Amino acid sequence: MRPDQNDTLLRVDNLQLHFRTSRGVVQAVDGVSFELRRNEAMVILGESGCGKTSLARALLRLLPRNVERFSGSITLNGQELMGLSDEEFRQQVRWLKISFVPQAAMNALNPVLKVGDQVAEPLMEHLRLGRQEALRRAAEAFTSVGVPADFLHRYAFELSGGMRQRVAIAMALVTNPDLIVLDEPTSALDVLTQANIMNVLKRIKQEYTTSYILITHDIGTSSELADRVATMYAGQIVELNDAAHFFSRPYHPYAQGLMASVPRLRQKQDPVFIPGQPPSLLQPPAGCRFAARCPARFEPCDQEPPLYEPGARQQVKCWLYAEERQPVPLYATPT
Ligand SMILES: Nc1ncnc2c1ncn2[C@@H]1O[C@H](COP(=O)(O)OP(=O)(O)OP(=O)(O)O)[C@@H](O)[C@H]1O
Repeated sequence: MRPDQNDTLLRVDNLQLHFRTSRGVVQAVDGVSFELRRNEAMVILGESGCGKTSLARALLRLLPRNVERFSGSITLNGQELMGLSDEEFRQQVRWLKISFVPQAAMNALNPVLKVGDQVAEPLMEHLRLGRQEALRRAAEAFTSVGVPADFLHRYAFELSGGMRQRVAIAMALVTNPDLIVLDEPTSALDVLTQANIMNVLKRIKQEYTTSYILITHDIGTSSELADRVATMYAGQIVELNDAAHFFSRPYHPYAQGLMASVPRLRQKQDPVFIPGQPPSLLQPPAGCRFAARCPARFEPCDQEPPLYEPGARQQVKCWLYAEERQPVPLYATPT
């Protein structure tokens, strides 16, 4: 039976992840809140360095040693995860309930272990399955991501990049987790293989009740999978929207700039590029963090904007929407 679509799986509230460095504290994730329903795919978009990977690592609690602050609330199926000790989190949550396909996962496979054994490992370690049963389940996971089952007995170097990436996805899928977080799953692959991997993810989404968080720079490919889109800028989510609205008429000036920067086949005008750079996360500006680059900047932007809710399940962190309920178009619509 398909799950209730209104069923909230994950709720993140005021999540902060700050790092200590010799130059000061980097506020990589700074007050992020969102909800994800069961079987929903949320894409996280944003420029390099805006905190996407740090957000993923915070959800998986894969934290470096130089954490200055890790706070807020993360509930999964109603259970507060922040209250768990690291050991409890490792035993009860990571891989079993939330699994991860890290950046360049295909290069992270162990070169001296057969890929089948690597995919079977989380089952033996976390579910205490015997090797034969774990390998049987690994073979099933291989089939669902389009890797022939006899590849179980191969080593990573014997597989193409696309096949290795599928193996990394099989590893995340094999424990049948509630949520899979994928960080740039197609970034190092050629376009055809990228499309194949996206098709695998779409098919898995139809067949399983898994939810996804997909981190990407690739707006085009992500549009095929996304139900929701979160746009991150300088450590914060500046827009949360459902995919259909986001890809046709985004709200936030930064989100509009990102969309206008995507080259289109029959577009007459040049794609837009957003001048300037994101601010340093060592001392982000006090007001709107996008203000210095924003074509719609006006007086209130010196103050931090609140999150406005122009529609159901829509949030935008921009003063333009203090009264406005419709997206205020700032760039020419591509024709
Ligand atoms: N362990 C760390 N110590 C100090 N600073 C860090 C650490 N990890 C990340 N950062 C900093 O945190 C900020 C956010 O980085 P993050 O990798 O999360 O961004 P991103 O949006 O995922 O970028 P990309 O798309 O390039 O992967 C950056 O300024 C980065 O330099």
